[in-house]
Amino acid sequence: VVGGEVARPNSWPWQISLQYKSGSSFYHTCGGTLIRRGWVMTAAHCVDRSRTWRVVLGDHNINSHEGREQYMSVSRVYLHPNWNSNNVAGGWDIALLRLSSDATLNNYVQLGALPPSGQVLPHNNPCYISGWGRTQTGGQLSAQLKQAYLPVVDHKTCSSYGWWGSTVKNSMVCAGGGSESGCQGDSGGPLNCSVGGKWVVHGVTSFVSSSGCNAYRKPTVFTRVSAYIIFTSWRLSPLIGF
Ligand SMILES: C[C@H](NC(=O)[C@H](CCCC[NH3+])NC(=O)C(F)(F)F)C(=O)Nc1ccc(C(F)(F)F)cc1
Repeated sequence: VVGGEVARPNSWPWQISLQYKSGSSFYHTCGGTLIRRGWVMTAAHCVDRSRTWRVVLGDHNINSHEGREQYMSVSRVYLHPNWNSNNVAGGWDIALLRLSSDATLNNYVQLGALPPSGQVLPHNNPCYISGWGRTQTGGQLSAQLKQAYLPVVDHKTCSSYGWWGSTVKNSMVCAGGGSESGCQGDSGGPLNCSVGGKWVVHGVTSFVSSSGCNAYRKPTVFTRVSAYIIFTSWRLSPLIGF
């Protein structure tokens, strides 16, 4: 995350760190969102090479053990079948990770809320990106979880000339575009949007400009989660009269 600030610890309790094993250590490579006790949503581009993965829940400083973390191994990776690793502009940058055991939900680990199928947020809807990604273009990862205020940039603006043009599809959501942005290492993490007074995960961090993370009029681009939801979640049918 370029700009923004260090998040209050565990204030985004559905944020996970996706780490790969190299030698005897694990390294942060992407973010993700806990959406069920046994399931994590992330970006396909994070997991389209075969590695030994682990998911860390309840983390704040990824370089120290603070005692709130839960370390989960990944039993299976489900890449969207249409994902093309040579074409991030094509979309489909979404994947699910099946955890080998269920997470324990508590004050530090909670499920992220998903939007109803098809919901598109208005221009300037308040959202925050969260992640441990680079804090500057070409810089280092952040040890502590960061957040930045990235209001929605509607598709009409984001896909216009001078912005992203036709690189951005309707299955994506843009946010930011000023001096704050996502950056490498934030991939796969949530775009946390305020809708009706609640936080809803509307985006999966997908890409930024190859000429710099916080490039002018190149907002951070997210996979639009509501484009990949088939059924709007169960509603309590009014019990009276049914
Ligand atoms: C350096 C920059 N990296 C990224 O944007 C990577 C995703 C890379 C996927 C492809 N391997 N994502 C991030 O850095 C993220 F954290 F912001 F999500 C990049 O490659 N951006 C980029 C590449 C191609 C295109 C385009 F589709 F236009 F060809 C647009 C942006």
